[in-house]
Amino acid sequence: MNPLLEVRGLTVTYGSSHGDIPAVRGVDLSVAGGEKVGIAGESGCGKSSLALALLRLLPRTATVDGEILFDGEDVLTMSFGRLRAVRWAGASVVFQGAMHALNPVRRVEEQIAEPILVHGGDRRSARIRAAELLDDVGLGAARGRAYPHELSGGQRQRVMIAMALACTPKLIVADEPTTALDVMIQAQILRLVGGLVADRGISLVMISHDLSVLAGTCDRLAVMYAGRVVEQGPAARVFADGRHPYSRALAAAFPRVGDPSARHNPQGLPGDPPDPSDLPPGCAFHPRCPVALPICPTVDPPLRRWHPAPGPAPAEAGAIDAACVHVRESHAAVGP
Ligand SMILES: Nc1ncnc2c1ncn2[C@@H]1O[C@H](COP(=O)(O)OP(=O)(O)OP(=O)(O)O)[C@@H](O)[C@H]1O
Repeated sequence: MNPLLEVRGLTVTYGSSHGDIPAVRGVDLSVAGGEKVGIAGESGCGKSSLALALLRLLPRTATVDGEILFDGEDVLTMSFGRLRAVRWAGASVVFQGAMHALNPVRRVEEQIAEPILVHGGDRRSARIRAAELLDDVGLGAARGRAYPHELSGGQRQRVMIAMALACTPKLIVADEPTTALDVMIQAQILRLVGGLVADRGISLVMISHDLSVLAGTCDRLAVMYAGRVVEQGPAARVFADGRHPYSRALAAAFPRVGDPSARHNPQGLPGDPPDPSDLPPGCAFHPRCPVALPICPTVDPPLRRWHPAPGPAPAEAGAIDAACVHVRESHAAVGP
C-alpha cells in the first residue's frame, strides 16, 4: 500500500543577506494512513521548516527541493487551486502559539466553521459541525460564543485542534501543539489529539523538542539534528533504546510528561545545535557527542537499517534507521 505522505530528498534553504541557511538537508519520511509520526529535535534543527514545507506554507525566502507526495500528488508542483483544495480538506496544520493563529475579533465557533464554508459547506451545517467539534475537543458548544482572549491557552489550543478537524482531513500536522502550556495541560492536549486522530483514522505528524511527549502519542519517531533525520523507527524503541547518541541524549533530557510518576532524572545536553549556515564538518553532532571518535569530524554517516537481534529476516515493524555506527556492538546492522 502506498503511504499517504511520502517525503523524498527534501531540502529547505533560506536565502539571507549573510548567505544561504540550509534548514532541512535531504529528509526522507513516509507516513501511512492512520499512522502517527513524531518529529523530535532541539530548537533550530529544522522541524518547523519541514512541517511548513509539507503544505507549502514557507516564506518566499525559502527554496524547496525534493518531492512531497501527498496521496500520490506532489505538493511542491501542484497548482495553487489544487493546493487550496488540499489544505484543510486533505491536510491541516495546528501551529504553535494558538493566540497568534486565531483571529482576535471573531468568535471561536465562526473560526471553526470557516474552513467548512471555504470548502463548500452551507452555513447551517457548518454551525452544527462547529458545535459538535467543540464538544469533541472537550470545550462544549457553549464556549463557541467566546472570543480567543476569553479562553485559556489550553482552551485556545483545543479550538485550533477543532479547526484542524473541521473538514475531516486525511492528515494533521501539529507543530509544537503544547508549547507554552503547563505540563499537565500538555499531557491532556496530546492525549486528546492522539485520541481524536485515532478515532477518525487520521494520520498525524507531530513535532516537538520533547521526545518523551512524542513517544507517548506516536507510533513512529524521526529524530532531527542540524536539518537531517539522524534516526527513525518505532516510537517505543527510539525512545527507550535509540541507536543514535543524539536520540539517547534527547530521551534523557526531559521529564516524562505523560507519566509524572516515572522515576527519571533528566540529564541536560550541554551545548546547542550548530548554526545551519556554519555546520561542523563530518557528523554535525560530533562536537557535542559523548561517544565521538577521531573519524567523526570527517564522515557524515548515512542512515543504516538496524533490527533488534542478529538472525533471520528482521521484523520490519521493529527496524530502526539510524546514522551513527558507534553503538553497533549491541545490535546487528542489516544492509547499507
Ligand atoms: N524565515 C526564515 N528565514 C531565515 N532562517 C530561518 C527562517 N525560519 C527558520 N530559519 C532558520 O532555519 C533553521 C531551522 O529552523 P526551524 O524553525 O525549522 O527549526 P525548529 O527545529 O522547528 O526550531 P523551533 O522549535 O525553534 O521552531 C534555524 O537556524 C532558523 O534560524
